[in-house]
Amino acid sequence: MPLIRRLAIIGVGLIGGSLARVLREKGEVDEVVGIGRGEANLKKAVELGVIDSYSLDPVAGVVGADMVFIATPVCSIAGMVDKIAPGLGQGCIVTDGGSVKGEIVAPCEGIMPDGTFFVGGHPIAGTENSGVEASFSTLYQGKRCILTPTDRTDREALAKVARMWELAGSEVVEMDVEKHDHVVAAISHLPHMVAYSLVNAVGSYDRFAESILKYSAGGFRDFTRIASSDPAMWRDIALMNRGAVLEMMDYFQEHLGRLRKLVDAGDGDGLHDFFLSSKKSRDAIL
Ligand SMILES: NC(=O)C1=CN([C@@H]2O[C@H](COP(=O)(O)OP(=O)(O)OC[C@H]3O[C@@H](n4cnc5c(N)ncnc54)[C@H](O)[C@@H]3O)[C@@H](O)[C@H]2O)C=CC1
Ligand SMILES: O=C(O)C(=O)Cc1ccc(O)cc1
Repeated sequence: MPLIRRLAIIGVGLIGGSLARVLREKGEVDEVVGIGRGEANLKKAVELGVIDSYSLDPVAGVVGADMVFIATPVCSIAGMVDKIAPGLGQGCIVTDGGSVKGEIVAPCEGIMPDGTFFVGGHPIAGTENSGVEASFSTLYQGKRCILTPTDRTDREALAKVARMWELAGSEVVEMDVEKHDHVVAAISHLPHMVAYSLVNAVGSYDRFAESILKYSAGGFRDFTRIASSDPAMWRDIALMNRGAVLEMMDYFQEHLGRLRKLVDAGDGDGLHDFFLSSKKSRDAIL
């Protein structure tokens, strides 16, 4: 028997579309309803076989769903839960894939009607591309998915959401909201801030009468791939995880400052130690 009878995906883009694809491919869902604002995108999702049907009305779209996955921009998730609340049936589980949890989980828990359940989630998997056409069924394979249960989280609902992500190929990790937002600020949000800044800095460097970006080789390109990510998505993440992002940017600046001092001092041993300790950590990432 499939894990999910009727799955409603709100926001059928990279993240929502990829989850729908893998669960359908594995036969773990009977029916997928897409919910969104753009009819052309939802029609495309039907054509691509990502969803069976769609609704432009979120309340109508979630009626009869046993699982609702919200994969819209982080700023819209709590408002969306508020909107769909009247359509949720008894026993329905609502979960999300938003990159920030602090400003999402508590408000959502407060909104859920009696007999329905909210579980905060975040697949640590993605690409720099957006939209349903960029979605693919193996996106979550071998990746981690963080769930952020609280004292109010229903244990059965948590177990079902965890099972869903395991079936999608991910290793599920539980973490509290505060830790989640700091961990992702470090391993995901900071790298995006640095990549965007690096491309802006090098791209606007005007000492020579031409843009020097065209001379970039593998290192620059590997390092800055994520600067091609959706600017609106990253604006929302920076706004919603402001405190932790600022903390990590300051922390990073200290490290860059230490490196600057070593270069300035011509301290070869210090530079070697700095690079060696970084290389050891990078080589050990699993
Ligand atoms: N892109 C990535 O690599 C990752 C993104 N996330 C999170 O997943 C969520 C979705 O991101 P993506 O799938 O990359 O974005 P996307 O742009 O590919 O898809 C988002 C979809 O939501 C729709 N949408 C936007 N606002 C809406 C609203 N108010 N009501 C209904 N539909 C709306 C858009 O039309 C689009 O179809 C975001 O919260 C993001 O932070 C999480 C992990 C990785
Ligand atoms: O493209 C990449 O490598 C990413 O880092 C994708 C990503 C973006 C946002 C998230 O919340 C999680 C993963």
